[in-house]
Amino acid sequence: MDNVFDYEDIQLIPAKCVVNSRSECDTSVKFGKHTFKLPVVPANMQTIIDEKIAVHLAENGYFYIMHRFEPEARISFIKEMQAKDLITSISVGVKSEEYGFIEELTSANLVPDYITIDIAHGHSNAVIEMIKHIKQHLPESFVIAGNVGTPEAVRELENAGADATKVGIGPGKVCITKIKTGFGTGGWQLAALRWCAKAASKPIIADGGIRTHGDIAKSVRFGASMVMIGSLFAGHEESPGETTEVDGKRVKEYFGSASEFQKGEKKNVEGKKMFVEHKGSLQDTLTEMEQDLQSSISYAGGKTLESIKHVDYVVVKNSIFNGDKVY
Ligand SMILES: NC(=O)C1=CN([C@@H]2O[C@H](COP(=O)(O)OP(=O)(O)OC[C@H]3O[C@@H](n4cnc5c(N)ncnc54)[C@H](OP(=O)(O)O)[C@@H]3O)[C@@H](O)[C@H]2O)C=CC1
Ligand SMILES: Nc1nc2c(ncn2[C@@H]2O[C@H](COP(=O)(O)O)[C@@H](O)[C@H]2O)c(=O)[nH]1
Repeated sequence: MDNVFDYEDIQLIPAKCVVNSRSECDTSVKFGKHTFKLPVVPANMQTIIDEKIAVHLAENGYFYIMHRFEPEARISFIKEMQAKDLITSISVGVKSEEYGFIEELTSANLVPDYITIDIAHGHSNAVIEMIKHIKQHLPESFVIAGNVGTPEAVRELENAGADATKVGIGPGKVCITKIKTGFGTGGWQLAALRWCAKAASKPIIADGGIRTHGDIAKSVRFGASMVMIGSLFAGHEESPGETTEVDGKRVKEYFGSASEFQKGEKKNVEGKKMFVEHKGSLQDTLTEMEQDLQSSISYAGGKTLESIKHVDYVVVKNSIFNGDKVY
């Protein structure tokens, strides 16, 4: 694999504008049986999403994936979402009790619309067996499997029955996999996405490493149907997690799903905890993301997300930001 690059190394090249206002640009995406307002999903992490946020997202036309770190709450969560006629989207692991959980859902006739298999190293027999188990017991559920970082992995999980695969091992803001193990797509996540997308015959979710709203357009350009984001969604008024003050500034915690804080023990730790600046309302960020993506579509010379997929780009190695920040 040569010619590697990451988000900050790429600039997309503008094409002639065909709209009179950015409001004419449509950021919606069909993913599975449903259409969502944005090709963006907040990470299925405990400091990013909870039941209240899931309801807000689902009620307002955004995709969501509930985390799996309160396993006993999942059945009541599905029932509550179904009672409100909202999309149901949960996560599972691969340990033996998760097999029983899937069978329990079948017996109770609770069929989630989306099930995400959320594992660090998704290119494994454990994930392949779980995909098959879900497809056998809940064939109507749309299965997202991950995480992976190679075309071989994408193909194997698709062949096992996955409806979408999630790409990204180690690019996350609170990830220490790359440091602790020496492996992953950290530092070349965008090139890994392109590599995987070329092999994929089903949708891909780009997961981790998004640092600016422009990175969403870049992900779409390089093959993502959906983009999973943690750190940019951390620290909002509604975000789960502790709020404290550091040097007179309000900050909120954001920790990795494989951190000691999540696991409650210091075993196979591959994540850390950090504090992010308090950001205000989650809906304001979603609205800003939509406006920025509408603008991206206009620069791509189109009216829909599809136009971004075909724009030219240049590789400007590590130089485009020159230390610039939005704020
Ligand atoms: N996207 C990313 O880069 C990463 C994400 N994470 C997140 O952290 C959370 C915990 O992940 P994970 O540890 O997989 O989940 P679990 O702790 O639920 O582990 C799942 C199972 O897979 C086994 N396992 C975990 N890692 C490996 C490995 N490298 N090789 C072989 N077997 C393995 C575990 O056994 P045992 O523990 O005994 O090995 C366990 O049986 C998830 O939410 C995941 O998304 C974690 C790291 C990287
Ligand atoms: N290596 C680890 N990766 C983790 C951990 N917890 C979550 N994640 C991954 O990060 C992304 C979010 O990335 P961000 O750059 O947007 O903040 C998330 O979706 C997971 O795939 C972890 O403990 N270790």
